[in-house]
Amino acid sequence: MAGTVLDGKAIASQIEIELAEEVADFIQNNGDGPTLAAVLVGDDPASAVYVRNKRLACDRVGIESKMHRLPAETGEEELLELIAKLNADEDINGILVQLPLPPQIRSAKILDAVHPLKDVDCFHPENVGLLVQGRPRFLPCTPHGVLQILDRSGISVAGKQCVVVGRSDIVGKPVATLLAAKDSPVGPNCCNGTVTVCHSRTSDLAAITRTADVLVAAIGIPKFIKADMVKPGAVVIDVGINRTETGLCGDVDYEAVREIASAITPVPRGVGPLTVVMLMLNTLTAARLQLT
Ligand SMILES: Nc1nc2c(c(=O)[nH]1)N[C@@H](CN(C=O)c1ccc(C(=O)N[C@@H](CCC(=O)O)C(=O)O)cc1)CN2
Repeated sequence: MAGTVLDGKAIASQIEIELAEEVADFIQNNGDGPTLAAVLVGDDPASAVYVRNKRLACDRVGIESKMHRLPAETGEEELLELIAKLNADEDINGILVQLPLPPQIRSAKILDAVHPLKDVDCFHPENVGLLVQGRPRFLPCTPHGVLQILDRSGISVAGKQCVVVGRSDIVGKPVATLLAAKDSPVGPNCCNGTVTVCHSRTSDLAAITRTADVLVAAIGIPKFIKADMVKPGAVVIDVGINRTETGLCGDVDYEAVREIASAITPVPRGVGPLTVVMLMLNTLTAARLQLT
């Protein structure tokens, strides 16, 4: 029997409802609501869609958003000046710098310049350090989305073999950290996994992925995970978003893998929508942190 489809869109909508109530309470108690500054540099159409979706989500949960759109030829210094202005602006609680940035701009230089208390993507080294030490200030959006899907679907990773395919700073490394952690702000079922990280240089990768009770695919290669790389009954979380000639697909060969997995996230409507709602949660967290 084909595995259960884990509907990320429905889970994200539910979290949005919960969050809208929390934002309304925050506004009632503090007057001003949380505010997110969105910074988009260049003309990448996908990035423009993601930022638009984030601003629409802000509207739905009651967070104010302010847009800063800069041309593709923007230099590093100009962008750093904008970040400094947003850091100093008391009306801004969170700063989102949409990635990727144009090639003339070093992403690390920009992300390091965002004030750690306004770092709602959890990309700043201080926040990554806190996460690794098991005392997170923010949870990174996509990895947090993965945990929420597992938790709200009643899937436990505790004591299970978890394999993460991919070692990016945005997904692979932080999701592995969270799954292996001793405890989790999301819940006791989302931590204490036995985690293996695989990547493009891993030898006999399929032999390792076949050991996974929970397999997280985040390697950025369309349909990379085939059915013969998956243990029957495994839970498969697909974090890939790939635009191909035949349309949008994930890093998992969905139709074939669904036949042997016990549960699987689709693309679209899987992890992606959770990324957006977790950014909303981090913006509220940032506003709370800035009250003191
Ligand atoms: N500053 C950041 N930049 C980027 C991040 C990030 O978390 N912070 N992640 C990705 C892009 N991203 C959010 O920014 C993102 C990607 C996909 C989705 C999503 O909902 N996808 C839909 C499909 C929509 C489509 O592309 O047609 C889905 O999976 O259902 C949301 C956010 C890189 N940059």
